[in-house]
Amino acid sequence: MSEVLKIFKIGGGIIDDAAQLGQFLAALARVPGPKMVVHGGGKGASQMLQDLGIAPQMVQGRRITDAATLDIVTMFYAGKTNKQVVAGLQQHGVDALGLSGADGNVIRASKRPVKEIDYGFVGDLDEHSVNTGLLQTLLGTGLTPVFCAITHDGHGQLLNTNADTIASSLARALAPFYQVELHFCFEKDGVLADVTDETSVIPQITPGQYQELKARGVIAAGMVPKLDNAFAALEAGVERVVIENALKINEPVKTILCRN
Ligand SMILES: Nc1ncnc2c1ncn2[C@@H]1O[C@H](COP(=O)(O)OP(=O)(O)O)[C@@H](O)[C@H]1O
Ligand SMILES: CC(=O)N[C@@H](CCC(=O)OP(=O)(O)O)C(=O)O
Repeated sequence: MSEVLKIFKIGGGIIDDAAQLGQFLAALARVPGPKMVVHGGGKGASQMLQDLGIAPQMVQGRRITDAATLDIVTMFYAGKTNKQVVAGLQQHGVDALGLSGADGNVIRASKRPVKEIDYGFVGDLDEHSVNTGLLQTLLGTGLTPVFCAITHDGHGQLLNTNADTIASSLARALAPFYQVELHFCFEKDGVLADVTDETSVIPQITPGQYQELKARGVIAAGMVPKLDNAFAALEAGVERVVIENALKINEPVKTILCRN
């Protein structure tokens, strides 16, 4: 039986709040065994872009990333945010190692082709994107890799890549080597039947129920790409996929995805 590997993706709402981030990282430090962290930071990046006079542009949950936007999100995700998460884990005794996709060629992406929309410097991942050998070596030494949303194309170009997609791709790529648990952690208690009612957490969702809830508009906005990535991971052999509150990872309330 292969070892359990837990991958935690943490989103913008929590990352931008120092107290909440600290609480999440303290809880994460108590999770035993090999683990990895993927962080977003989209909300903070949009604020920083606005402060610098650049209007953020999102289409279907993805940021249109021109050259100026790429410079700023690289500084924000791969710099400030990544190092803050790493320092927070070190504070709690976790030997964390911050990585962009370019470091150790750990995640190689390709620039999204221009179709109806030109997303600019946005990276898409495929089944060959993840350097699984390097990750197994790092995990084997007891390090906890911490990924930001910046990848590269192997030709010197950095690319901005949705953090939920990175988490799902890492989980899928590592599924042949570990029993992978993928945790999408954010500010709600799970997938809600009514987004205005925190107590309406749906404990389990099948792909069929997801399609129905999406068609009724119950699941919308950033939750759609998150669940698309989550179900793709489950279908590709990831053992367990969970949507939960970043501040309640040790509590039973959460949404667990089911294969059928
Ligand atoms: N049914 C739902 N349950 C929970 N959240 C939902 C639902 N429908 C829409 N949302 C919205 O989706 C958001 C999560 O997506 P997003 O902001 O992209 O997350 P993250 O920053 O963690 O990647 C929630 O904060 C919520 O406002
Ligand atoms: C291409 C693209 O959309 N990249 C995302 C990367 C950050 C992210 O995914 O942040 P959250 O997880 O906090 O939403 C962006 O720049 O917003």
